[in-house]
Amino acid sequence: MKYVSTRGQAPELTFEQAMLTGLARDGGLYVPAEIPVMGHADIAALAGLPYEEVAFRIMRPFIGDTFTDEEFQGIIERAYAGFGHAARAPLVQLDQGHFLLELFHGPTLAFKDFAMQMIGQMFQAALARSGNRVTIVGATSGDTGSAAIEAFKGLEAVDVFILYPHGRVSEVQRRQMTTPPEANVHALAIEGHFDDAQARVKDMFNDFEFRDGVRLAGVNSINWARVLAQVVYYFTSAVALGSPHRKVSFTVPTGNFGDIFAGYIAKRMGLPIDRLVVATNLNDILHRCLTSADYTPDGVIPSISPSMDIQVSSNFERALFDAYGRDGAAVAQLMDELKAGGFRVSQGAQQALREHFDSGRCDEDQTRATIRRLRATTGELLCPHSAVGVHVAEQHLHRDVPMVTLATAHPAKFPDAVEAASGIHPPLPPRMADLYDRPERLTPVPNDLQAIETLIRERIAP
Ligand SMILES: Cc1ncc(COP(=O)(O)O)c(C=O)c1O
Ligand SMILES: N[C@@H](CCOP(=O)(O)O)C(=O)O
Repeated sequence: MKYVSTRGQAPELTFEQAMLTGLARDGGLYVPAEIPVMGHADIAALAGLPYEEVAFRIMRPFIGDTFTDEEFQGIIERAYAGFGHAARAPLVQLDQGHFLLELFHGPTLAFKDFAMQMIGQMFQAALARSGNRVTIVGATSGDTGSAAIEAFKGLEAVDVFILYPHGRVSEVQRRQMTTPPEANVHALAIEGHFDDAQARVKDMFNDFEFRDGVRLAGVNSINWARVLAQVVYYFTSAVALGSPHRKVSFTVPTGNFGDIFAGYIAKRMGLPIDRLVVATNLNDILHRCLTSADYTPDGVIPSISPSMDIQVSSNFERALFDAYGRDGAAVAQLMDELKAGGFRVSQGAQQALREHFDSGRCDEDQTRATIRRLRATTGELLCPHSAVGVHVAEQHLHRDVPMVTLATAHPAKFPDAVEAASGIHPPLPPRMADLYDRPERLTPVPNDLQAIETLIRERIAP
C-alpha cells in the first residue's frame, strides 16, 4: 500500500513513513494510492465481532508490512483497553430510525481517543524499532490536544507540543492539557484562534530546516493514521444496524473534516452508506461551500461548540483531491487561492462532492434547544457538538434508511454550556474528579512562527 500527496509533488510513502511524516513535503496531505474494497460477505462477517477484531480487519489492508499481524493485534488491544465501555462505541436509539453513536468513552472523553490511542501505540512500536526520537507538534481547538497528551505523555522517545487558542477552549479541555506533570508534555496557549494554531503547525512542517532539525511529527488529522482509525466505528455501527444488507446514513459534527472523511473512506471501502451529512455550527464554511461552491473563510466565530470553531478545514483538501479526479495540480492551485482569500469549487467537483455529502447548520439557540429537548425526550445528555449533529440529522431523516449521528464528546467536557441549556451539571467521571485541584502548567506564546520554533528548540535541547 502506497500513499500519495493531495498536491502531487511529494514522494510516495509507505504507511509507516506517512504516519511518521505527517504533512507531505509539498504541503499536501497523504492519502492511500488505492482504497481497498471489502466484499459483501466480508462486511457481513463483521457482525457480532468485538470492536478490536473489526478494527484489525478494517485497518490491516492499509498498513502494509509496518507491523506483523501479532504486533498489530497487540497495538489494537492496548489502544482500547482503557475505554470505559465494553462496546467501545455503543449505539443508542434516539427515535424511530435515528441512532446516536457514543464516541466519548475513551480516556479523554472525546472521539479523538479512538485514533490517538492507536497512534500512540503505533508510534511507540515504530520508534522503539528505529531508536529515533520525534517532536510532535499539534494544533487543537480542545480535544485533539488532550487526547494527544494522554496518548504520548511520559514516552521517552517523544516530546509533545500542543498549541491551543488561548481562552477559547473549555476549562475541562484546558485542564486536561495543562495538568499532566510529565516533562515531555508542553501546552502552549497561542494568541489567536484554532485556524492560527493549525496554520503555524503547517508552517513548521513547511520550514524544512526546522522540520528536519527537530524530527517533526504530526498527530492532527493531517496524519493519515488518524483518519484510518476513525473508519472502524462507521463499520461497527452500520453492521449493528443491518449493513451490508441495509443502507445507513451518518451525520457528523464537523470542523476539520477528518471524522466525516473517515466515513467517506468507509463508503469507498464498500460499506453501503447512503448519505454523509456534514453538520456545522455558526462556523458554517463547509455547509456554504457544499451548497454554493464558495469557500471563503470570513473569520472564526466563538460558539458553545468550540471544538468546531474552524474556518480552514484541513481535511476538506482530501475530499477535493478525489472530487477533482485526483489532480494534485488542481488542488495545489485551490490551496494557493485559499491563502489569497478563498476559492470556488468547479461545477464538476461540487457535483462529485454532493454525490456523497449533504450538509446543514445549527445556530446557538438551536444547539441549546436540542440539548434541552433530547434530555427531556430521551434522557440523553448531549455535548454541544453532538447537539449540532442531532439538530442537523433531524433535517435529513429518511423513512427507509437509519440515520446515525456521531456523539463526539462527553457533556462533562462542556459543563457550563450543557448546564445553561439543560439545567443539569454533568459530572466528570470519578477518575477525573480531582481535575480542578491539579496544578496547571502552560506557556503563553504569540502567534509568531519564529517565537514558537525558538521555544520548541530550547525545550528539546539536551
Ligand atoms: C467534540 C468534537 N466534535 C466534532 C469535531 C469535528 O471533527 P472534525 O474536525 O474531524 O471534523 C471536533 C474536532 O475535531 C470535536 O472535538
Ligand atoms: N476539533 C479539533 C481540531 C483539530 O482537529 P484534528 O482532527 O485535525 O486534530 C480539536 O479538538 O482539536
